[in-house]
Amino acid sequence: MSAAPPPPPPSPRSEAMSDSEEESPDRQLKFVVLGDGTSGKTSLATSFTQEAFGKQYKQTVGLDFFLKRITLPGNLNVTLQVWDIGGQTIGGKMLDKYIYGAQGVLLVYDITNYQSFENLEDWYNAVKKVNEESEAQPHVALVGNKIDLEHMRTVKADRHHRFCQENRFSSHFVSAKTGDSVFLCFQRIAADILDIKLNRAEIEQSQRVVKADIVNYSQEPVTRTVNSPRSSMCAIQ
Ligand SMILES: Nc1nc2c(ncn2[C@@H]2O[C@H](COP(=O)(O)OP(=O)(O)OP(=O)(O)O)[C@@H](O)[C@H]2O)c(=O)[nH]1
Repeated sequence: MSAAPPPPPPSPRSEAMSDSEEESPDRQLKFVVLGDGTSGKTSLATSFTQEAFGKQYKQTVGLDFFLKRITLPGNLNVTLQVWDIGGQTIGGKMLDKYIYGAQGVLLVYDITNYQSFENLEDWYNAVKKVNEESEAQPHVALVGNKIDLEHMRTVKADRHHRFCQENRFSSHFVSAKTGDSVFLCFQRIAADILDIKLNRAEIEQSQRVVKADIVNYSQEPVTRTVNSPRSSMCAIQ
């Protein structure tokens, strides 16, 4: 005679939460990342979604997609669809279609490349054109990237802030390379779209510790080369 089968284990879901606590379905938001080639759009998207950075430049042809689920205050799960648009698509036929329906627009420039900042006017015009007739306007964020290269900055912070004020953009400075303020940038935009206030503690928590490369300088003593005097007349006795 065979033994009675054991009762099935309780499902982890019913154990973890009661009916009243059931998670609501994720909110979905579409973000488009726009800006000149090499401003760091792909790096920003991968830094946010994969916490990775590649030094090697690989041009985005057309577009790339990334997904990341974040949790906002109040246990609100939000899936961000990040559309990384290639810098070469400006003026192309497909750009309008990529921008269409985005709730968040990141206008990205490289703080060491003034042209990439100036050209954002054209990118923003494309956004305005697509949304000309729609009632709901996207949240537009101005993102100065590569702040790890502060010493090479050519776009003054004043210019950045003025552009924000003139157009009611939110303002962000990030480094896709170190990860500095990257998560915070996406989190702030999502919270704003969903009308959620982030408090100071939540903002501080999102500011990731910046990773710096440790340079391993050679420990060998520096050997000084002393030039022999050209003329014995100049020799110090
Ligand atoms: N130092 C530094 N370099 C960065 C940063 N972000 C990106 N880069 C470098 O800048 C170059 C271009 O980065 P991408 O992310 O490919 O630029 P993109 O805007 O996606 O370029 P397109 O695909 O042509 O539109 C790469 O060599 C990156 O490693 C950053 O925050 N700091």
